[in-house]
Amino acid sequence: MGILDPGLTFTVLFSLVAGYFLASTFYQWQRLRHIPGPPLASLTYLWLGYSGWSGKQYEIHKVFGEKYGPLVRIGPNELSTDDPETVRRISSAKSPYPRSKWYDGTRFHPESDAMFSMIDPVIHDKYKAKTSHGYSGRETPGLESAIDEQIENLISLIRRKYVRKPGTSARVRPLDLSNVMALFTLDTISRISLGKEFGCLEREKDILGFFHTVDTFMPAMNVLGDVPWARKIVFSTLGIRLFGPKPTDKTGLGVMMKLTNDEVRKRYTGDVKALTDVLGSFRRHGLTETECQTEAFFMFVAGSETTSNTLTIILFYLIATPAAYQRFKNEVKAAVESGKASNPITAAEARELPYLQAVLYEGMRIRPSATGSFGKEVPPEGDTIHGYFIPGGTAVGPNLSSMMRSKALFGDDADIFRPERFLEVDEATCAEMKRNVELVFGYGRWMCAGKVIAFMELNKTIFELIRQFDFQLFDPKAGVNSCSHGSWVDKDFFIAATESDMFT
Ligand code: HEM
Repeated sequence: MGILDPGLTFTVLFSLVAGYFLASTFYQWQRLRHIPGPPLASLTYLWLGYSGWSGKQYEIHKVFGEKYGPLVRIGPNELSTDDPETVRRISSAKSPYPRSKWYDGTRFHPESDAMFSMIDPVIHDKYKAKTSHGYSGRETPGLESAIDEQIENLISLIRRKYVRKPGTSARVRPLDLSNVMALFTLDTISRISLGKEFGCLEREKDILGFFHTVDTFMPAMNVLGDVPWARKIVFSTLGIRLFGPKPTDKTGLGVMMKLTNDEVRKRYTGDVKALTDVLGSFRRHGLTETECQTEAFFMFVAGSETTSNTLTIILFYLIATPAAYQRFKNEVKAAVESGKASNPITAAEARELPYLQAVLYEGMRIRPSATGSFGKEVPPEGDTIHGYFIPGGTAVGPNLSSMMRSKALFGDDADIFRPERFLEVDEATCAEMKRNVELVFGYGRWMCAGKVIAFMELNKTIFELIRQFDFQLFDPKAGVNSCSHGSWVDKDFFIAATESDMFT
């Protein structure tokens, strides 16, 4: 028996691996070679991974509609589209597209999926039917008052620590609005899901280190989610056990997980009829205790950063656009003086204020909250999109960054913040523009379950803050420091706050 030459063995093995790599790269590349896009993206996941890691995901994808057209190749197996009709068709309740494996990268529990990471439409739809009563507010009558309480805490914090009287030269204490918006949304979502807020606003602190953890890991999570082989390792059952948060952790998300688990356990011991909150509704409609724990924990991730960065950007553009700021202030004043706004304003009253609605939609449009892939998978028989045949198994996601800046959809001045665009068109055009903006929440069967809650928070918070205070940028040159890695991380949005002079 001859002895193998180690050098020869290595060369053969290396050639086999390199050959396999080249052949699979070529195979992947040629499947979608007819779709335009950045050349590197078609060959390697380095491009997609980098775009999420860089913090410039939004800026990179924003120009794709104008540069490449409505359908763009952004990865070896990934496409994105900025065409609203295509997004709606793919995500509609009857669509044969399941979610792509990208969603596996949002799992954090080794045994149980939250609704967000359920990729099979049948399993997902059954689960959504069970959770929708709680999320939509239909079975949670305390939803609006829970939000009101947290707005009161927010106003009280700003008044206690930051506000000056108008017309005085008292020292200014700069307020980081991006920070307090984050604390506010986390308190709100914990109050809604667990019945008691974490108390971040009271201590003006991210007491459980939630945002610190999420913001620190977001760039890496984005890369791991976008790169299939990394995703398969890290988000496998073993990977989650090893790297994911655990209720036994002493800091970070694990602590929050334990708190959530304990609170859910309480809901699964008493009489279900007495429960009128979101968790009670989940239990009533048949979620198991573990499912309820997973879903409740996921609400913190889904419902805090998204709403917080939307509030932040709406306030940023409003404060930075004097004409819009003044017009909105006038609307707030008129609503209060004519008795059209209770104290605090109700969600129903807020929906009747046209300029407030225009401000909210323009804020969601000018910088959509979700910048990640959100791909759905082309069914096995393939599909034709914008004249291109797309083979089965390809992931197609929305490019909201490009869609929301589309001049064809929103006018030639789509690059600037101008709420009036929703008011100066006829009713049907306005409704269509709003329908397109609402794609920032996804669509159809996969649409954001917390949309009602998010709208309630946005409506009430923006109105009440401008009723109570006047804001100006502390240092206009500094603006706000923002990075996009699937969602936004906003920092250092410093403003000076005074008591509103509206009613003096
Ligand atoms: C401005 C705020 C928000 C934005 C922009 C937003 C956006 C989104 C998007 C883009 C999706 C994924 C859609 C898809 O897969 O195609 C989603 C899903 C989801 N969101 Fe939100 N969201 C917001 C607030 C909230 C809040 C406050 C909650 C919780 C109370 C929440 C809970 C969820 C859940 C549970 C899902 C999964 C839905 C499903 O799988 O059917 N979101 N959201």
